[in-house]
Amino acid sequence: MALRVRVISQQLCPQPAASKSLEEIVSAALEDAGKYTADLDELKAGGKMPGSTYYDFMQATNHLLLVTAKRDLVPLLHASEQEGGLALTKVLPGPWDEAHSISEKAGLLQAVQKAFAEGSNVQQIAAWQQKFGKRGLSSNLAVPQVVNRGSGSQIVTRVDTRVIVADPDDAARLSRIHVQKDGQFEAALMSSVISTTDNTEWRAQRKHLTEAFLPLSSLAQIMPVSFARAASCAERLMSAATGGTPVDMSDFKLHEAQAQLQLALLGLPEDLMNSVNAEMRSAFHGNPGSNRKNALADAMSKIIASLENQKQDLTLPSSGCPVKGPLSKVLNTAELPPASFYGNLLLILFAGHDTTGHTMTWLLFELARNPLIQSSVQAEVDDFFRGLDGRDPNYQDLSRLPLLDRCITETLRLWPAVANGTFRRLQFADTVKGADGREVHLPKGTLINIVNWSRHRNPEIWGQDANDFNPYRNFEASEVAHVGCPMAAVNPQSPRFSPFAHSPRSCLGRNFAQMELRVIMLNLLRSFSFSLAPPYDALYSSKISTTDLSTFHGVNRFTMGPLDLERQGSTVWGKRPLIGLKMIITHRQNPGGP
Ligand code: HEM
Repeated sequence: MALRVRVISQQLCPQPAASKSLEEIVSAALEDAGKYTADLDELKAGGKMPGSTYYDFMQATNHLLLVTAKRDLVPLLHASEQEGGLALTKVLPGPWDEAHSISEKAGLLQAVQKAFAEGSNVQQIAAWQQKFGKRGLSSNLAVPQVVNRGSGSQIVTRVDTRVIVADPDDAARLSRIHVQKDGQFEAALMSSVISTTDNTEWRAQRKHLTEAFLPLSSLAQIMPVSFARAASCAERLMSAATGGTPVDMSDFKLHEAQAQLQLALLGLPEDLMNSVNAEMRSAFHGNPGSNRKNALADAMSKIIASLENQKQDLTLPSSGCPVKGPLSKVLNTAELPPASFYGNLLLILFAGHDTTGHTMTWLLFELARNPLIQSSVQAEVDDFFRGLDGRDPNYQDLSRLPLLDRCITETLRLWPAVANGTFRRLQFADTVKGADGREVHLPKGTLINIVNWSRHRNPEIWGQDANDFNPYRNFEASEVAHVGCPMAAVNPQSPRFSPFAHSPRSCLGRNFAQMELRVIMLNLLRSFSFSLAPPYDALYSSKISTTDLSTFHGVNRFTMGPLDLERQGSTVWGKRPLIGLKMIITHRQNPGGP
């Protein structure tokens, strides 16, 4: 680790940052790296909760470690060549076709790391599919990368080839059969349900956590908490938008998704949620200027203390009384090793809000760009509330929103919050389609990435309007969710569409996400109309590309949010885009009126 930090700094940052010398930056990063590694080792060995998280650590080191220096990559490349780690580049197309010298190969490894760090890896893949593949966005590619497995001092870093799977039939088949994860999330999330590479451990964790997310017996019971929060968030938006002030709806939606998670699903007190919400999200996103050291780890300790305090009050459907904080209850009773408990809590605090927050922001973005569709959804929302005759909706009522269902489905297609899809390791030898469509053999252990982005935007499978927001498109029945119905637990999916990944290792929180999305959107669309504020108003009629980063695009760092057109971060290896979306909010004076 020490060598890596030093060399990156020397090669990528010949000029030290203005306020600190290069040596100071490197020595601070080294100190943080050492502490973080020791913390994780202590967690695994003795159960002590760490003083920092992966996100705190990344922020403290200004994302320095995300791009490796060329001279450190060369020995990794040689080792990989000897072990056969690059063999698949000979049988599948990809950028390696043009990399001949060792320096060009190391340059490509850096380009992949930089795209991950900037949040543009899925656009990079789509551009490479079009350049090197013969089957457009259906092309499967071979892309060598620097990969990690393990956590703390056990972390192993090597160069290996990841097969990018974009052919719809290959994607569905491989993700359904090969449920084993590839290990790259372990560095941040330890042995949590999303990251564990041990399939038996995954099944046991998943089985235990599932009860919290059962639609009719758990979620329907916490919907009143969810609805009350959504109703109060409309008031919060009203005051933020007073006098026509533009509101950053990305920040607003992320805040509300975090509030829903903490209040409804975790059953935490509102004052705790209010005190940690903004700072936690800032650490997750690595926003500059808000870097109180280890802010996220501090918030986690407060949350853990609160879970401990209210242990007796938390309930599940199987408790036989009204459900309260079901996700906290399953976390508390899972009897997980401390590293899995910590990993799951961190995972839930991140994935449990960021995904849903971004999905709502993208939906508002598209409704603003398509005012006729916005009016039609508002009409449906007005009818919905009229039908309730003054009472609050219950979970089953959510089944009566067919256009909102389609708008959410279309948003999950066009702007998949988890644009990366899923990263797996083949449990036995299998095949994918090669450049000419014929099957190519992949050995056991091959790393695969089943990407959502290019499959969801592939014109050959969605039609020529694949890049447009069209909720009226011809979805297959299996692609639209059945929220509020007995079929609510079924994962919306098809070979061409997998916003929550394909079953069985699909999103555990999707039913909660689907409920809160509707509950929040109902309250906001009932009271307000949304349009784009400057400078986003330039995007009203612009086409949005799947590959071109010179125009407005999504920023994908585990989850994909909208590019902030006004702010960006700066790091040792270059500019680091941030997330944001300003909108003008207009109060609807007479919703549903004549
Ligand atoms: C629109 C919102 C959401 C989307 C699009 C989404 C998408 C996904 C995707 C694609 C995966 C698979 C990732 C991978 O294999 O690496 C996943 C896994 C997961 N998600 Fe979500 N998610 C959403 C909301 C949520 C929420 C609200 C929660 C929790 C409250 C949650 C918890 C999880 C968990 C625990 C897993 C791991 C499941 C496993 O490996 O068995 N997600 N999600």
